[in-house]
Amino acid sequence: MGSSGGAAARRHAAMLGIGTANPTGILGPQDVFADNLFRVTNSDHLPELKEKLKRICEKSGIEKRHFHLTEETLAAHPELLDRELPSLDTRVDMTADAVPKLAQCAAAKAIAEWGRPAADITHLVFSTYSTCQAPSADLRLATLLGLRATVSRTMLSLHGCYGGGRALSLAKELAENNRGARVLVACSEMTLVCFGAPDGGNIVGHTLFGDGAGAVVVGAGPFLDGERRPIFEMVSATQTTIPRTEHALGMRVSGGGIDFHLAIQVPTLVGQNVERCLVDAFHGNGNARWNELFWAVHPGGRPILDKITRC
Ligand SMILES: CC(C)(COP(=O)(O)OP(=O)(O)OC[C@H]1O[C@@H](n2cnc3c(N)ncnc32)[C@H](O)[C@@H]1OP(=O)(O)O)[C@@H](O)C(=O)NCCC(=O)NCCSC(=O)CC(=O)O
Repeated sequence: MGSSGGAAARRHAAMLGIGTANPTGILGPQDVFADNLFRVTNSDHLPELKEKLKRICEKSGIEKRHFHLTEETLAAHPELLDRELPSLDTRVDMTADAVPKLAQCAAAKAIAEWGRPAADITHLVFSTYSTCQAPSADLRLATLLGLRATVSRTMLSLHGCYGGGRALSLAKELAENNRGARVLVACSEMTLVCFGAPDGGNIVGHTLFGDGAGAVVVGAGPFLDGERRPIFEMVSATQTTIPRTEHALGMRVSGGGIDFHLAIQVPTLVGQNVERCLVDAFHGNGNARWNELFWAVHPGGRPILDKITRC
């Protein structure tokens, strides 16, 4: 990506409006998160695990996170805390409505910044791993926003943290190859789909993840009356997969929701490979001065950012 710029902005797709949204729920800020989590999940009989969570929270570098879940919801649904009880139905029912509604809040801001009516959106790309049913969250979002019946919808499911990047890349291709296209990208995630009482397996996820949505309107020139000046020009989009790393990150839908697996080696793997990925992204230009480019990193945790800073 690069900042907007005259004639070039008419060739490449550009971001024309950006919006974000977060719910306000229980458990933050991070310095009291462990106390709150153990209290609301009735887990205070596990003091060693609580101390470990406190240690990890301190090291996370995170100040606060937002959650859709409330203490009242947890009290009404004990199955969300007991892995022995099936809870997938509850989680699917709750997220079916909440995930597109959170996306709607972000999308409404993006569309307002863009400056045209929602009915002018021609394509919708929605990414989430927090819902799993059809009709899916993209159709619900289209209805909530009043998008036109002919809007071309694409749903990206279970892509994990790279869903946002892939959705933007797809939007760029759609905008540049369909004259006049205006693509709404929406990403919306809720930890409700994986939330549970703390145990040895989910403790890092409990430290890092929160709930939020982001939306962007993407289009290529010529620009329409009323459209704001492009915010970011999308010069290039590529994807590189590090070979033999399938074991490092994973999600699995189970009767108790989505189980996450985050290997302890993830920050090291990112640090060892980020330069190679950048060289691929910039088509072999290994002499690029990375700090002179504008690029964004998915903040998958402080040690990941530290490794990238040092590369
Ligand atoms: C957990 C951390 C905050 C800990 O910080 P440090 O690594 O600096 O500290 P540290 O080495 O002293 O580790 C503190 C304690 O955490 C434990 N620990 C560290 N990483 C762990 C992991 N992946 N799984 C289980 N335990 C882990 C250590 O064993 C140690 O336990 P003890 O104290 O008992 O010795 C950090 O490692 C981190 O952020 N890791 C997550 C990186 C990651 O996978 N990100 C991708 C997220 S996926 C994503 O981003 C998806 C999405 O967004 O949708």
